[in-house]
Amino acid sequence: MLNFTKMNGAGNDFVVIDNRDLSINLSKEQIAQLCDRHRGVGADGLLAVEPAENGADYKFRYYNADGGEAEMCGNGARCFGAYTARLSSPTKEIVTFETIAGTLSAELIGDNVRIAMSDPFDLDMNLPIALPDLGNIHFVNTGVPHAVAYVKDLPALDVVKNGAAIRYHDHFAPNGTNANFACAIGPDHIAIRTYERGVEGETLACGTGMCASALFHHILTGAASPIKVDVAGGDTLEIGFEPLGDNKFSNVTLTGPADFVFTGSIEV
Ligand SMILES: N[C@H](CCC[C@H](N)C(=O)O)C(=O)O
Repeated sequence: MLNFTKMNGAGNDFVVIDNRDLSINLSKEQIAQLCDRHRGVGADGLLAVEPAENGADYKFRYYNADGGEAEMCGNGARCFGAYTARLSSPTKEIVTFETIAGTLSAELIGDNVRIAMSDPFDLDMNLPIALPDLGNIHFVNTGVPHAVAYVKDLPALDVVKNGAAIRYHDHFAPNGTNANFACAIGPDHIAIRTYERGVEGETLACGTGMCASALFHHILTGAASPIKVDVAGGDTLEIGFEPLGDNKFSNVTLTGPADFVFTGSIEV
């Protein structure tokens, strides 16, 4: 039997397992089964707590719903932070964890968790990609790869069709990318919808996608930090950043909810 905790960060949901003793060894197929919304627990991804190797409090491994490992996950990082903070007694206010994208920290702030993200890189604007219905497409890696396109009518957009067209476009081969669609709500406020690589569909929120979209909103409009981001699941989260000039940024932060839903055990 596998014991797990079900959590979500603004509707982006996860199966969380404590594998600090490294006794759990799930195959790609088993992770996909756990994330299956009809035959398993159902989730956008799986978060595994493992022992740190380089001095942080923990190691955070992230797996998409298709069972493939990804570099990290922003909403997942908030849930990971809230989950691991409870492993200490008394509950820690700040935890650090190693990911493929670098060592991150999570700070518990009331009902929210703030993630200090790794520095974005490979930022590239106005890509040589022309897709019907979409204007300019931009790219940045905010821990995982993200394409961002601004659209006029976000609610009416076919996110799956347009998202898959970007996610599988040759320009992003061989690893592909996540695809975000954004529109401005106000000077420091945007709304986004996200098609996620490895989920192969729209998720209710995507933390690293929010970071990517907020950075381009700053570049395109001069909006100051922090930028509010409305996501498909109905939450509004906050992205902080420090512009360094030349489209480079540091001190990117992602602040939002991390909710415990239930614990359970399942045959694997
Ligand atoms: N939902 C995540 C992103 C997961 C990224 C994953 N879909 C990939 O890059 O393969 C977030 O909140 O940042």
